[in-house]
Amino acid sequence: MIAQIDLQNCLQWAQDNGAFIDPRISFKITQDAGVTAFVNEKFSPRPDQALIRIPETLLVTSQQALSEFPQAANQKSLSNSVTQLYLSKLKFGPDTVHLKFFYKPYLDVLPLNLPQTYFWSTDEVVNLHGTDVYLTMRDTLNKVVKEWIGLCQALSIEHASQDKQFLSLFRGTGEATVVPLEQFCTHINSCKLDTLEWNSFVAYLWSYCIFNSRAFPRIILNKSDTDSSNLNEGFLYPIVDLLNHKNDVPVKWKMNDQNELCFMSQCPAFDANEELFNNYGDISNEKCLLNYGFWDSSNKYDFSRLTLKLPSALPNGFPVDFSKSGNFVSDDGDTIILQFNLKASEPLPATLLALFIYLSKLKSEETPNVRSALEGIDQLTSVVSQRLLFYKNFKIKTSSNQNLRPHIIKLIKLYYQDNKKILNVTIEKLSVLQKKILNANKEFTLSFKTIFKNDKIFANSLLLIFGAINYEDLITKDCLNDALLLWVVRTVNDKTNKQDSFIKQTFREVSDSIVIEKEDVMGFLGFYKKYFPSLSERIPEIYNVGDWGIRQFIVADTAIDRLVWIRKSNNEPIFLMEKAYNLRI
Ligand SMILES: C[S@@+](CC[C@H](N)C(=O)[O-])C[C@H]1O[C@@H](n2cnc3c(N)ncnc32)[C@H](O)[C@@H]1O
Repeated sequence: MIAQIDLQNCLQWAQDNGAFIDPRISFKITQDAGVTAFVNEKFSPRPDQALIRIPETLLVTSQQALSEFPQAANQKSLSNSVTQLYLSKLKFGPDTVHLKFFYKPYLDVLPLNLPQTYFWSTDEVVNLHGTDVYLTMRDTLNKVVKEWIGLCQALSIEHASQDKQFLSLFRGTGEATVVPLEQFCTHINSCKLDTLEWNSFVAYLWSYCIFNSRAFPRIILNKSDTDSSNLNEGFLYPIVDLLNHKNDVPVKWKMNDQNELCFMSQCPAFDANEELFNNYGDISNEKCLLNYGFWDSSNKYDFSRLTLKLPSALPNGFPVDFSKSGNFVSDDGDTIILQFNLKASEPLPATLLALFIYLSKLKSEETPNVRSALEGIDQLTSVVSQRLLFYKNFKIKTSSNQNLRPHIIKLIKLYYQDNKKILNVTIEKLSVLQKKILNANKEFTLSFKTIFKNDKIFANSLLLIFGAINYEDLITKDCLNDALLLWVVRTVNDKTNKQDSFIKQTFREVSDSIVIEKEDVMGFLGFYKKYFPSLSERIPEIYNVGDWGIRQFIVADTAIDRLVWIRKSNNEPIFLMEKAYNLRI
């Protein structure tokens, strides 16, 4: 925690060097969010009224970094990493570092102990195993260490002695090598922050996290030399970087004619003691946790991520181009990895739903239909439920050293709890949608349970064949599928009912187009011999009326694939008329 005196010194330093801080704002140190700004009295700022003005000379930019590292001048692409290295040198380096003395009051308010997950203990990080945050941390640390190694090499900077053993993990390894997160944690935890060498990896990681949580984009400086090569460049903005974040809070940052960078709140009014927030961008909780080390359960920009690994060829022909939709992660030729953010505000993304419906389409179907929609919803429900189970089964893992801080346990629990909440809503939405589709198609559906109830003669035959007294017996005796095949053939053989049902129609279409191979016949021989010719002799009133040849069953099987959807909750087969379903994407 920052000391009150350091905070006062920093505010004084800024004002002594020409900064303006509206006297109606005061800064306090709080338990939950560190330095926090409050409005002292009720007031309504004008939208163009700067509450804080900071002269350009107080900003920490790549320009100062280049004065310290002139050898980086020709390497524009390194600009943020050079500024980060400069910050490491300012904070942890000798007094001779360019402007170190000048910036000291500011450097003293930059917290040494950071709340970001990268600085959690190994025991704490273990509790994120299997989460997206864990993978992002691992990948970010691998990226940052490579960036730092490359930077030191480019600027001919020797690595710190405290990194010798750690660096041996990377010696001779290629770009693609991924060092496990545990190895990073062990090293980071082994370094004492107050005795860091400025040219150590952990000092650079500290700067990276400070930059990530406090830097502002260069574009707001309104410089004429801002171009695509330095668009992502950031700089530190003392005093304004003491403001905490809140999504949706309207703010403005603007350079004025006196070269002062101004902070303007666009809130119409403040009450006394209200917190004065900045807006770091409308960010999800995952980003809050990784980049800033906090969590907001009421965050409407929160999401739970679903990662899918599919055979590359599968989404072929799908009307959304994943390379442009923002879902694409990778494609190695065999498998494609896609990611979908299930947002608190949109727990069931239209593209995700459409993808599952599309994937549930049969090869013979050109466009999705009601059956593939219901099936796709089932498949997606099952994938989301699996992920939900991961979050539900989570229990805090403790270890013998109990290196778990209570506020971190609280963050971890919130992470699991809020992911669970979103996924539960997604599952609920899927269930409601499925019911809605079924309801809207009521007149085009026929459940096998109803068939069993209404077709008494057929139901009686199932008692003789399988010993099934009621419909549920068909499930427990595992003969539902055989019963379905027998009923479809019975239906097409039934000439007493003049009405041409959708089942008969589909059967006829399949029969007219199907090419039956020898293997198809062989595949059905076992089934056929089990029932025929004996059924024709035992129950001739059904099984000796019309055509009961093996071909009929092969056709019936394909027709069932096209028409039947099995309701997950009770395993009930439902015949659905083939009707197009609009994907709505
Ligand atoms: C730009 S700094 C803001 C000043 C910071 N409070 C300090 O003590 O220096 C960003 C850090 O402030 C804290 N922070 C910002 N917004 C917060 C919020 N809404 N809730 C909790 N902590 C917050 C986090 O620790 C974050 O990493």
